[in-house]
Amino acid sequence: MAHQGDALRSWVRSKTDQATREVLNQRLQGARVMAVTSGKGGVGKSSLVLNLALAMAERGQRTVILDADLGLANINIMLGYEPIYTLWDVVEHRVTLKETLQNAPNGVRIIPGGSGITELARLDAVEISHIIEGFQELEGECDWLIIDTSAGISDSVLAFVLAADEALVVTNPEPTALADAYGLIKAVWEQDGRVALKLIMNRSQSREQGTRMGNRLTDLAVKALGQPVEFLGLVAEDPVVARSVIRQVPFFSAYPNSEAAGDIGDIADRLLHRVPPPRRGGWGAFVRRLVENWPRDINRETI
Ligand SMILES: Nc1ncnc2c1ncn2[C@@H]1O[C@H](COP(=O)(O)OP(=O)(O)OP(=O)(O)O)[C@@H](O)[C@H]1O
Repeated sequence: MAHQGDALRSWVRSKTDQATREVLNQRLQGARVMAVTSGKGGVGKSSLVLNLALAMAERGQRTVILDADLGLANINIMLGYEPIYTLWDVVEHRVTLKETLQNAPNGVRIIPGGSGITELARLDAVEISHIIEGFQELEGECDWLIIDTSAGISDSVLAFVLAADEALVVTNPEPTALADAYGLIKAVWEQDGRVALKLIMNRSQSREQGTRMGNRLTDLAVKALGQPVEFLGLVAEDPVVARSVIRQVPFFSAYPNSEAAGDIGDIADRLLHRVPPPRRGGWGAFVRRLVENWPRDINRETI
């Protein structure tokens, strides 16, 4: 019996050490910037961003979400709060970037983008460097910046994807969503074939269907474009997702044993175990690239 106890303790120790090692390894390489986007609206992108951030935080990753969905910023609604400040208040020197942060479960924090994003094209050099300084300051205490972008193939969506270190493309198995996801992958590839893209298949009816559809899309990207896109995993169609939206509590916290929460945990594990793409100069460089790529003539109709 004593023997069994010793074996268990050393097993737990080895697991803990491995987990700690992974956290430390990630941390040593600097904070990552990952855009999450979708060709079609309503496929579950915001829900994925929020719950994936919680899963990453549960794995020791200090995670910040930039809520940059310009059409309908939904993260705050999913959590049941009204943003007090947005990025625009930082531009206007009313608050610092850290003071805009809203708290979510597991220590995840959220930057409400608001009009601070839509007005990017109008900012002068002093305002831009002020934003850059805010992000650089925050970067030192974080491991991940996960960006919830708008859906579609607009120039503003592409600007986020092209500025980030890596991007997740979310789709569901419907033919229209698959076609739009492919269109987005193609549009990114046409601008910069080096962007590290990963695919998530949300709302799959069965694991077989989700895997088949995911593999088909990533195979097409390689065959037709020569663009490698990694199929990172699927999230099952699960009634707890809608239930948690109504309760305004993320399903990863409210229903930790659900199929969808398990799938999100698996995706977080895969993200952490893969060799990360090279960092591209940190969060300051990300903001600079975003501003450089940002469409000059943006208005609410072209978002
Ligand atoms: N895995 C899932 N199982 C069941 N329902 C889901 C799942 N994922 C998302 N949904 C439902 O789909 C709806 C849309 O989700 P969400 O708002 O996250 O989409 P979105 O892609 O961010 O939309 P948009 O980009 O248009 O803002 C929500 O009502 C949510 O309950």
